[in-house]
Amino acid sequence: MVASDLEPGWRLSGEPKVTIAAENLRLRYTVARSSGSNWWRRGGKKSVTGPVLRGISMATREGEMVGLVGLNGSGKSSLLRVLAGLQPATSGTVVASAQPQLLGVSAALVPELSGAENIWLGTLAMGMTPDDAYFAKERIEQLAGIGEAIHQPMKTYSSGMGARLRFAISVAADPEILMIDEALSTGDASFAERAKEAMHGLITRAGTVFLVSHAAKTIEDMCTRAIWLDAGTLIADGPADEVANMYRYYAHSIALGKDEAAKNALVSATASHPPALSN
Ligand SMILES: Nc1ncnc2c1ncn2[C@@H]1O[C@H](COP(=O)(O)OP(=O)(O)OP(=O)(O)O)[C@@H](O)[C@H]1O
Repeated sequence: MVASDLEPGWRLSGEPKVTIAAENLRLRYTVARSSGSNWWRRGGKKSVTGPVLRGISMATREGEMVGLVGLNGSGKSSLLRVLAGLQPATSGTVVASAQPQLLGVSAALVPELSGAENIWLGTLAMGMTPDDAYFAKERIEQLAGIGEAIHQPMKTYSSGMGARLRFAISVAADPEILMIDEALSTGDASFAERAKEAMHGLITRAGTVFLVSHAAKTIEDMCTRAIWLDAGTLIADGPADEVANMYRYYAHSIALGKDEAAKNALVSATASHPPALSN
């Protein structure tokens, strides 16, 4: 199925092209009960956690840079994983115009190998031809900017260095839909600037980028649109600066224990920037 199949009910036709459409996504994780490691032998059952996504509907279009904000545990990473097809939703539908690339070719990277060797592995794992991978190598090394360390085993890297290399590899594949989960928070200022340029390059080549960040400022600086999740519910969807600003006030109120102000902030955010698609 492609996104255009949704047009009749969803009114998603028109330009720019829809890249991802999600309808009423719900997610519950199933986890093993913690009461003893041999629960299955005693006829025990798996336990199911509470709802993590509670009916998310949304659509993105080419050229959008979408920030996802929300408190810890609000469901941001889970939503990205479901949209990328890495985590099956409990119910609901996702259609995408291309396979989303969730930042983190980590599954394909090998800690014992050098950064340079991992670039080769990572680019091939993302489906680049050997020729394309060869020509992308220098660009990736420059964007990662970790100097001579590129020849050292990745297991010797700091978490920031590893994140930079993964980011550079992911961007090199020029995916139509790129999803980045907090990668920029680990970089220094000069890396953040180069990363920003790389992402704007993607956008001008008509991609869609998702960026998860706890920092409202990062969302304001980098994104055109922001989606705010709270306890698995889509609270607000609108221009990045406006939504990020409302989220900042909400998070600040929570931090100060001002529960009534936080509750009011949620209600007014939904009223002023309601989710574009309702279930
Ligand atoms: N693999 C898993 N198994 C069980 N529960 C999970 C799993 N992954 C996430 N959760 C739960 O789902 C909820 C949402 O988690 P998620 O990581 O999506 O939130 P988040 O908004 O990305 O959080 P953070 O900002 O802390 O990264 C949390 O309550 C978390 O404990």
